[in-house]
Amino acid sequence: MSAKRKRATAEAEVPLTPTVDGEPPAWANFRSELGDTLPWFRAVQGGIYHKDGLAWGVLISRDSGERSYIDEEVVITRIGGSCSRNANGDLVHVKDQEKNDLMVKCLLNSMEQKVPVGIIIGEHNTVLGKRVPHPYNVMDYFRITNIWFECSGKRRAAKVRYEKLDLQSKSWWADKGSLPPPSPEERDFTSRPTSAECNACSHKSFQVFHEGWMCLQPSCTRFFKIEGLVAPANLTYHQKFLSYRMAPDLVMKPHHSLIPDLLSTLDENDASVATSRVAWKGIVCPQCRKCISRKFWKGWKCSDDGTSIATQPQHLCTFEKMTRMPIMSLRSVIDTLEIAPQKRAFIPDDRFMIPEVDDNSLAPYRRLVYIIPRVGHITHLVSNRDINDHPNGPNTMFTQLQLADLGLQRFPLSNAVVPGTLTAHFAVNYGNPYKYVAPVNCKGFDEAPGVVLHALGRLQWATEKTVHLAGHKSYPPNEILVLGYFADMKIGYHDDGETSLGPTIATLSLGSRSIMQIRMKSKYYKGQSSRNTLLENDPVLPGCAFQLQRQTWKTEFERGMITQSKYDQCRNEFFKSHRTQCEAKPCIKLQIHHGDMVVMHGESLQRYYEHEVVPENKLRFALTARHIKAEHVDPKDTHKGDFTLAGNQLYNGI
Ligand SMILES: O=C(O)CCC(=O)C(=O)O
Ligand SMILES: [Fe+2]
Repeated sequence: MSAKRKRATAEAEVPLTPTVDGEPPAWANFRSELGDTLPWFRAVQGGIYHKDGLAWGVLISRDSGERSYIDEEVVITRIGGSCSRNANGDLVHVKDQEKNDLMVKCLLNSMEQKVPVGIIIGEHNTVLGKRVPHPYNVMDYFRITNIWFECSGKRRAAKVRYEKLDLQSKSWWADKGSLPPPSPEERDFTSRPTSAECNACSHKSFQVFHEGWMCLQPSCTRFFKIEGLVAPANLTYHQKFLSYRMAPDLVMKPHHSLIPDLLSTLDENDASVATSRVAWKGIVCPQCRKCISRKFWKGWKCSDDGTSIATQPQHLCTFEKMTRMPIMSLRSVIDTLEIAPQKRAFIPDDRFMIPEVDDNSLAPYRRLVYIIPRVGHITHLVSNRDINDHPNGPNTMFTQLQLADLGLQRFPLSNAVVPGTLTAHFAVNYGNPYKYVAPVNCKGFDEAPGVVLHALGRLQWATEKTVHLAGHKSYPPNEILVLGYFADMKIGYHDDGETSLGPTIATLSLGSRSIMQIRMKSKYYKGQSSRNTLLENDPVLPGCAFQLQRQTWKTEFERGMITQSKYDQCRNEFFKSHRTQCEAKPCIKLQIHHGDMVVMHGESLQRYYEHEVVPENKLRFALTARHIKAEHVDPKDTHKGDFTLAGNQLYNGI
């Protein structure tokens, strides 16, 4: 342990000794990578990861609060929650923290139940006073030794003292070249901070600060006072409070591995794990200790061909682990294969729209049509065993897609709340480039394996037939997006409403069954955006909130009976007193089986509605074909959309 200890001081006074002694046992560039990899820190936001009423992991970042403290073995921070940002962007307490506040309770539970917590330190922390090597750095496991309340401004705020569990090895964040820690034999495990009983409330408190003893019972009149006087602003921790150590305790065992060695448990010949949930967790790079999310269909790559966010420094580690990916049988992803009825009955559910059922027009497909008046329609083409068994049909395609080297990857979400969050599905685009919920890598059709062109043939057929049956002109697809889903992956609510797209979107589903739900977008449902901005041109869709009232004003406005400002005033006043918190409930629900196709048609459908798809089992592919308008294709990419389907790639509906 270094002989020289720093007192906790105000942020500006912390001397910046530049280097730490070692390297963290794991690190990450993004929070999402920590959450993907470390079972004890799955929190995507906030400073504490809690689950089942216990705290498991803590992140020390920019906001660890006043009088935070770190030395080689002790960490003192505030407990997040009850805070909001002031004008300077600092987190300040806006209400008194209580013992019953969720975070405080979870930490108290972990302390009482002897659950150690893992601590991570971020590069923007203001307390260590040394540069840490990476944006996020795993420190070690710590036990919680004290939780108490202090005054923070005018508020009562909870603080926590953590003590490193392993007192035998030197901490990597110690000063470079500092002495190793004393051996257990050299340590005094009996010393404790001084404590005393309060004359006013009889509550016993330990002495935290050098400046004097205080009652730490928040309800007491002498709370946080030194000899009856308000405590000074520049408090420093008492040496005894910092230096005491708990004796090693055999019961105090971390519940998770600090750094799980997931790879050692994954047998790549085992088809039952190849696409299971655990297969798309992150791993810790055995070479450089970086937490690596699974971005690639076949495995993990430590530095990843520039698909990471551009602001990150280039990472040069060469480690990669690509797996064999055994071929999954349909049997293993469709529980009812062969034993399901040959022909699926349509089971109406009155919570959702009932479609028109047509067994003739596109036989042997059953055609279920959901019409949203003035908006568009969704056609569900229900496949059957004969169609699926057909040569080059869905059964064969399911295997071929697994054999083909498609180049499927997960990409960072464009509008992620937490930067670096990857999509919960793999994607690759063929043909004209298309950006959906994330920028994807776009390959030309000349690079597409045969199975992708077979799918394109089917989707071309489905697009043409369904759109013509509706009496509209169809635009042939010139792009196909392949999505691949492992167990528990999905695509959350989104629309396919890019201005560059034609009005029709057709998807072929292969493998696991999935549920597709369609709902009205929030702003059209509520009549205003999340920032309470009124819709300029409210379509007043059937089933929207306050439909009758909104329609009345809209009609009056359109007929010139009220002015624009009166129309806006009516709506503003009404929405202020009638807040709708919840989102629109899904109005259409489809059970999509292996071999089914779904065609969404209508530009307004994508403008006003959004869809999500949640597969139910451990492997599914969705191939979605769209028409990208020529004027939206960069001239250097036009060749990518060129294709000619071979005779056997054209589809005739059987
Ligand atoms: O997985 C699916 O069926 C839907 C895919 C989808 O919505 C899309 O590609 O935009
Ligand atoms: Fe979509």
